[in-house]
Amino acid sequence: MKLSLKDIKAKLNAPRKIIKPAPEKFDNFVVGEINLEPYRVTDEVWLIPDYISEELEEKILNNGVYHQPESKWVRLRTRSLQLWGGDVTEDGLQNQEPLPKFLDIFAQRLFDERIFPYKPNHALINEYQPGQGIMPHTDGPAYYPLVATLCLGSVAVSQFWNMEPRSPAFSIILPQRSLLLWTGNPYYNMLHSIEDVPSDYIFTDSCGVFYTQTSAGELSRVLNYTGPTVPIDELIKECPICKEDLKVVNSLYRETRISITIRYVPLANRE
Ligand SMILES: O=C(O)CCC(=O)C(=O)O
Ligand SMILES: [Fe+2]
Repeated sequence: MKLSLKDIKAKLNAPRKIIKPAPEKFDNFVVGEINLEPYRVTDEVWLIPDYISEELEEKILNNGVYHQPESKWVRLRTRSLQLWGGDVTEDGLQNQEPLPKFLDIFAQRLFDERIFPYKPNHALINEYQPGQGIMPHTDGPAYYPLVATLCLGSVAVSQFWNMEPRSPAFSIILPQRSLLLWTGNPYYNMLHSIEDVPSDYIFTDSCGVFYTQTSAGELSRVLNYTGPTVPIDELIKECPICKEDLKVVNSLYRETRISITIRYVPLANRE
């Protein structure tokens, strides 16, 4: 069964009954549908803070991500990565292999929570040092168009971009241990990036709009900022709305960050 984008959106937006989570055998992972409505940032983006506990984060990092042989890591200049689940090709997933337990519990939970209609079968782990990032890109057509990213070890900011001409569309703060979900227009018609900066500054003005900036200094409206609003610095940059000078109200310092992006890739040659 192949779901259209309309079906996916209808599923994600359908009223959900909240089933009392029953403790499951993996620590803080719980089963049962989740009500996404409180976590909605836009029609097609959701951010769930504290998706996992500190204990589980520590376990996933030490017993999972950092418990792999060096040969499992691909070291790039701007980040390091691990790929799990098989090879993503134009035709779908090839050389499929089961996800290891530390990722499978996460895939199972996303399925149990009815976030994914299929159990995710592919995971991409990125490790970024402060100042590292990933350039604006799309993830391509091989994946089922719903992205779930667990953000571990550090806060970061996800930038979404309009494609032509390229310009910042909006940004989402990703707190440590949060889960970001997105689909639809951001998936098909936008680029996304993590800027290669050592910290993300939050700016505001008397309009009450918050901004982050790209590594080239372009302003990007941040949609989910809830931190302090007392200015700590002035920025010689104009608010595009009220033309006042923007003031810095927060700086989100990056530490080593691990993102785990879990997805579903249809199998190659599947009927
Ligand atoms: O690290 C992230 O949050 C995003 C990673 C990403 O976009 C990718 O690997 O395709
Ligand atoms: Fe991506």
